[in-house]
Amino acid sequence: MKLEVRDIRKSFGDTEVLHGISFEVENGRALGLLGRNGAGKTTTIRVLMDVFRPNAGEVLMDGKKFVPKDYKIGYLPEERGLYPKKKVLEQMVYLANLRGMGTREARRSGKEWLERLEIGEYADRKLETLSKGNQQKVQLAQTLICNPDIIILDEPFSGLDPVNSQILKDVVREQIGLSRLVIFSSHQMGYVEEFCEEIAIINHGEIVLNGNLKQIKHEAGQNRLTLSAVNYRPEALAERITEKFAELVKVVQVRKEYLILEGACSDAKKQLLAALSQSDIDVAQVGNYEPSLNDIFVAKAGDEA
Ligand SMILES: Nc1ncnc2c1ncn2[C@@H]1O[C@H](COP(=O)(O)OP(=O)(O)OP(=O)(O)O)[C@@H](O)[C@H]1O
Repeated sequence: MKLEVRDIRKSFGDTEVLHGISFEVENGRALGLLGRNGAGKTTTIRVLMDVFRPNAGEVLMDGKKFVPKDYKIGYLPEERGLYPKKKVLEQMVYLANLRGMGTREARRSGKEWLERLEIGEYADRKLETLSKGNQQKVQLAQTLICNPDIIILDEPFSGLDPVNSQILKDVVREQIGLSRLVIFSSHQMGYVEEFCEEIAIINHGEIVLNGNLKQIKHEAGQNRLTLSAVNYRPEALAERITEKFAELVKVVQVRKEYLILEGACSDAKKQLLAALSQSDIDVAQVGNYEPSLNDIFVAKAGDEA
């Protein structure tokens, strides 16, 4: 299965909020849709799910128009739509029935997911009596109850503590291993970094970066090094490096413990090491720089996530 989002544009009134969004994702992979608040993640997902009609562009599955109702989809919407006054398992079965699942199978699968998410004991409690995090887990169980081939999760980690986030991470990883097609939106880089092979960063309704995360990191880190010294704090080291080796490297960033440098040529690292050994700089650490997803996000979307 290959899902392609092609040049989607969406306006509300006179305001265009998506300005030509394109990306693709295949089964057995997870795509992390990243962006700051208001960037357009939820709107993109709603277009994908046919909740909103785009003003232009198309969504294709294996080259043909994607019709969500023709697939088994587990969709966790941003606005969580369960009934607070109804019992947990009862409403899960009811909602699964609406999606065409038989009662017996829905009860079995529902119970299994509640157990798996460690909330089996709440099956017969009214939803509103559960904590926010546990309600979120019920919603997740509901998303997965029909054994979906496509899983679309809008901010699935919101409201979950670290232990529950870990449970969700394990579940998502398992679903990727089962060859499901997974898309989820988030502004929490750590989660995305852990299990997404592909990312798409949306900023102000435009894709500013899309592709394989490993490759993106490799390219962003190319020709960059980290350097720290025993006898210079990073600020002083930055000055010294600029003073002595400006033709070889440029100081890109001064971090708390080290500098990030960019080489002027492909063997800058080698030349720098040789030059440093002849200088008064006592090197503590030198290495290849690999940016974190957060670094990449900040560089592309302009602010801390
Ligand atoms: N139904 C709507 N009517 C009018 N404007 C809307 C509607 N839905 C979204 N928008 C606008 O579209 C833009 C993108 O919103 P969207 O919810 O897609 O962002 P997001 O990336 O999901 O943000 P967040 O991380 O805060 O959920 C925002 O400027 C928002 O105000």
